[in-house]
Amino acid sequence: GEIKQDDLVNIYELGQGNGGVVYKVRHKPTDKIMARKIIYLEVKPALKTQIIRELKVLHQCNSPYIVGFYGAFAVEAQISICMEYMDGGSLDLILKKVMRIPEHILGKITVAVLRGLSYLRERHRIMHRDIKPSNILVNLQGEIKLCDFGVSAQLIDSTLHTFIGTRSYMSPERLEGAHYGIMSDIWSLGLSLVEMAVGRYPIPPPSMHDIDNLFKEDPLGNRSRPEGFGSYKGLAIFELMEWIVNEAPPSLPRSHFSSEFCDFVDRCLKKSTTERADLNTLLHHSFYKRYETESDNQEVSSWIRQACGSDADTINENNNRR
Ligand SMILES: Nc1ncnc2c1ncn2[C@@H]1O[C@H](COP(=O)(O)OP(=O)(O)OP(=O)(O)O)[C@@H](O)[C@H]1O
Ligand SMILES: NCCNc1nnc(-c2ccc(F)c(F)c2Nc2ccc(I)cc2F)o1
Ligand SMILES: [Mg+2]
Repeated sequence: GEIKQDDLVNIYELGQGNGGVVYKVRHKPTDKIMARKIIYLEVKPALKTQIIRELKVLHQCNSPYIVGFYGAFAVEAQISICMEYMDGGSLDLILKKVMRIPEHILGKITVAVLRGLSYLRERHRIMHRDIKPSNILVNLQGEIKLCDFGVSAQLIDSTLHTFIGTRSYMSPERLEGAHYGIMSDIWSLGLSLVEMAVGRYPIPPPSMHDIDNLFKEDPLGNRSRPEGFGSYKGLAIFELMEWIVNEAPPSLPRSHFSSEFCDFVDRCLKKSTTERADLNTLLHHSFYKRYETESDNQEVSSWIRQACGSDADTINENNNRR
């Protein structure tokens, strides 16, 4: 049945984005744990009804690579989207904890994102529009799923002016205001992979010196951050957009990554959409092929658990104990 606000009990806040906040909640009638995203929206009632109707399409979005959907409702100026709770969190949070994500895990992430994008395009004729580490979620079973994709045209339209949107994952053509489509998601995937591989937002591209610093394990082998890591002064958002449009795209250093991985991100980060690889080309790329065979999630599961630290085990024990 429909999810109603009064049936939800807040457990704690999972995080804030721009324009939204997400809570871990319990749905009393079913005792199910869910993630509840609240988006604040001052729109006419007719538009709210349209948004809720369009969000119901999420009931048909069923794929191992797409976060599950339980229901959506509107109360006053809030749109609530109740979805599957992913107990490993999003990749931006994981990245903060582990500094860098190893290539073999990024291979599994690539398989999941490409399969999720293919599913959305083949079965629902939509692109994602907001591929970035915070919209790729994982759980302790080792599953990797996409969320926050533009399933409702009216919700996209109603939030265009409010959500500044993290324009920093947007493709050059989208930043220039040109027409854009699935190829823009491919750029965002490429940029996200470089960020997760190197351990920092890759524009302006890290120099070889920066790379050596980022990869220098200190003699004790513990993962303390190199000096100056946290204090990296990013460019202002406009300078960033200018850089993306005018300068050469970032790439991976061949000194630390396989040639297949380097080539894969180079094909995603072509500034011209005619040169950029499309979804089908990437589904035949050797980097994707290397990881698409492994079916079990065990490798990712154990990596996520160690990344979340021992608390992951306690989380799971607690869940099992409940
Ligand atoms: N289904 C979910 N399960 C677990 N955690 C989630 C879920 N959805 C979102 N989160 C967490 O909530 C945080 C906030 O999500 P939200 O989508 O509002 O912002 P964002 O993606 O980080 O940034 P932006 O608002 O710019 O898109 C995310 O960083 C993520 O860690
Ligand atoms: N801090 C908020 C910033 N960004 C954002 N978060 N969710 C969306 C979103 C946009 C359009 C749309 F149609 C959705 F269904 C959206 N949400 C959505 C889509 C699929 C699932 I599964 C879950 C969702 F919340 O935009
Ligand atoms: Mg998000």
